[in-house]
Amino acid sequence: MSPSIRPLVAGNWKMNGLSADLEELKAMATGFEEACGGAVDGLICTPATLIERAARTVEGQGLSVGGEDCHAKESGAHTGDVSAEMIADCGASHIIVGHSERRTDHGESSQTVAEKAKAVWRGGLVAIICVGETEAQRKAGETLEVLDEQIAGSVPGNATADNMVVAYEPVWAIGTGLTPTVDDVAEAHAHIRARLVERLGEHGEAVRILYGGSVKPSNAAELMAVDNVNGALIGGASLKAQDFLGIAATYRG
Ligand SMILES: O=C[C@H](O)COP(=O)(O)O
Repeated sequence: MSPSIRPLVAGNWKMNGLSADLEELKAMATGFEEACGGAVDGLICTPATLIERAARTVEGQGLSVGGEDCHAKESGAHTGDVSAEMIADCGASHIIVGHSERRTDHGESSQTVAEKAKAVWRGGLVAIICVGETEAQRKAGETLEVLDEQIAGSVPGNATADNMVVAYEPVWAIGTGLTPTVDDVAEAHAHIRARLVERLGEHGEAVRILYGGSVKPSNAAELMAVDNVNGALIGGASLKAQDFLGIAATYRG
């Protein structure tokens, strides 16, 4: 664990969640501080349809709310899209950009991701920029090269430790129950840290690097203890308060 960087435990609900699920969010918000002993920041990113109500649900509690994606433009003729400003207007603090599901489902390039990160900052929010290799790339021994390309292309040069979080999510570990070994996580996170320091100097040393991919209460302690792992980006296990709080509890002293 990196003692000088306050960890972030973040959930990504993806295309899940109706208003009834706000009860689950309420349980997460009321239980978060006690679960982690106040040791970490907590965030739940919801579909755009829920952000405003989610923000009201968690108000005054230990959790923040974020969006899962945004358009790069502030407004205009972009049917079906939402801007960072709109998400900020709903009460969000963060927006995920460059999730592998966006890169795959919507053909988003690293250049698009960088434009979206800048849009997040224009809206006054923190960008969570996702990177990670596919199974084929890992098998071909290309993981570190892929991370280099994605960081160079997706992380704008004016990123800081305050306006950006990086999430390392091996694509093959997302929603599969598979996770890399702790040595592989350590190697990837150390590599990302080195690239961020090269690119951003002291900000690179302080940027939070989250691990994402099949994190659950039973494996969180091991994964969160790896050097340069400054928290988690959690998909499936962020939908249930018991699981999400179980992961946050990893950080309880
Ligand atoms: O953004 C979250 C990740 O894609 C991880 O999803 P997962 O925890 O369901 O594997």
